[in-house]
Amino acid sequence: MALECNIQTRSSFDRKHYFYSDLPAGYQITQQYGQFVYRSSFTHLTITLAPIALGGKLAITLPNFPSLEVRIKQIQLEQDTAKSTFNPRTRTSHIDLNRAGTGLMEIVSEPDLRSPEEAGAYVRALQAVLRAVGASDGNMEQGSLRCDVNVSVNRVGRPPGTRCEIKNLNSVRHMMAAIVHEVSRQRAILESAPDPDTATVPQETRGFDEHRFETYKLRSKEDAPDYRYMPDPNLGVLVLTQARIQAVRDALPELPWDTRKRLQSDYGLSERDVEVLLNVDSGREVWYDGESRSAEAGAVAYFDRLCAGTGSTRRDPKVVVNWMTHELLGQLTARKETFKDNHLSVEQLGELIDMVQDKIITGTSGKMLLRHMLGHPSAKSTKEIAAELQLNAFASSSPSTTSDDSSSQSDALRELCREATVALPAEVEAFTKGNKNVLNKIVGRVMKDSRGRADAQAVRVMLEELLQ
Ligand SMILES: Nc1ncnc2c1ncn2[C@@H]1O[C@H](COP(=O)(O)OP(=O)(O)OP(=O)(O)O)[C@@H](O)[C@H]1O
Repeated sequence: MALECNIQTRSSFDRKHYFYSDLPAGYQITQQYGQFVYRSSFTHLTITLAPIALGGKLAITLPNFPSLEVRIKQIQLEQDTAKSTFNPRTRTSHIDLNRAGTGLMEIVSEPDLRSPEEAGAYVRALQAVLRAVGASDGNMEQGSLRCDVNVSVNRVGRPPGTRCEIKNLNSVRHMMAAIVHEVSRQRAILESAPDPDTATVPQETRGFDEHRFETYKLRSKEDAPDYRYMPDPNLGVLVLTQARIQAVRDALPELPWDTRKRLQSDYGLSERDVEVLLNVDSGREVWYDGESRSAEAGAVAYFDRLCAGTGSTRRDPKVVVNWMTHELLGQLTARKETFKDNHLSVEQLGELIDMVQDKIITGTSGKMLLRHMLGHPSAKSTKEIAAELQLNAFASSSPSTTSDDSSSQSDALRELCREATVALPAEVEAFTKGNKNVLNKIVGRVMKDSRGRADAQAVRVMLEELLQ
């Protein structure tokens, strides 16, 4: 539905046979053949059944190019195969059967893509849609999203050439590299032929060597197995009622192109920040249960709630996006985690942002606090945790105008400044002789001693006062 396909109310399953170590049953259940033949002594009935969805489209955008619409030919349900990895050193294959037999959705596009860049943009756009609807976490490294790419070359104005299919690409980067290599390989074949005008590229299925960044032949068309398709005798026709289809349609979440527009117009975010937010793998799972849908919050919803703030005070979207993309995502990546692993509630991160904005803690302390909170999950409020860690910033205002608490903090900061001047006599002397740059070193010392709790500007002013 998100790809605007025609959902088929009746679809059926076939068996595709081949013998290979990644397929323990010797056949794969798929939806390609699409024909159901019923024979009895009285009837010979052939019903043509389709895969679960036919004909759709997905718009993609590339910087400085008009948007391009890629047609979707069909979407079929099938069984996944095992994962095989070849170790060239020991010349052995390892077969991981864990995913063999689990459900897989294959999305087949029409040949509408003209460059590696367009193919990359298409996969990224598809990934965003799949994540938005909760169909997949879209993680290519872990294999939850993989692609096969068909490449052909032709002379300008001539029909498309013979295609070669490159199987099982597990990153956008590898897919783009595979296309680049394949185009030059096919061009070389055509250009070196005695009669380039009539020459053709042999149709092949190829693999991609991740170390050499080259494609290699797996099999030619002649070696293509005879799949001996037959309707799966154990599985009936998959019937979807109009009511069910409508219920799912009504429950469709906001789709990436709408989210993109909303984030830009409502919050004024830059294109880059929008892309980062949209591409966060939030591991959201959506379950369609009759007519109701429950979804765990994704990164965009988390951002929306952070911006909404508490009560009537909204938070500045630019400040929020900075904390989310640079600090939160950055620190999660440093911990080798993703947004899925984030256990900080919107309230906790929101409070942290507010504390930094209100200068209750310094930015440096805020980052430290975030790191601590990610490493020590707790249901406590951020204020409580900051107090436990004694992270509250030293107040820097003059004692006469502030409360007792902040005046004692201000005294503590003054004390730290005094200690630094005692510890760095040479620098103090240089400063009094007119070397103003040396003040940075004394400020640095105070910042270090305060464990990031002091505001650098306030320290500078206080030191200047002290040294005059
Ligand atoms: N001349 C061409 N050049 C490049 N791509 C093409 C060309 N003709 C068809 N394609 C693309 O090739 C793909 C064929 O996919 P399809 O799954 O139907 O074939 P298949 O070889 O049976 O695949 P599989 O073995 O993975 O099931 C489609 O995505 C289609 O757009």
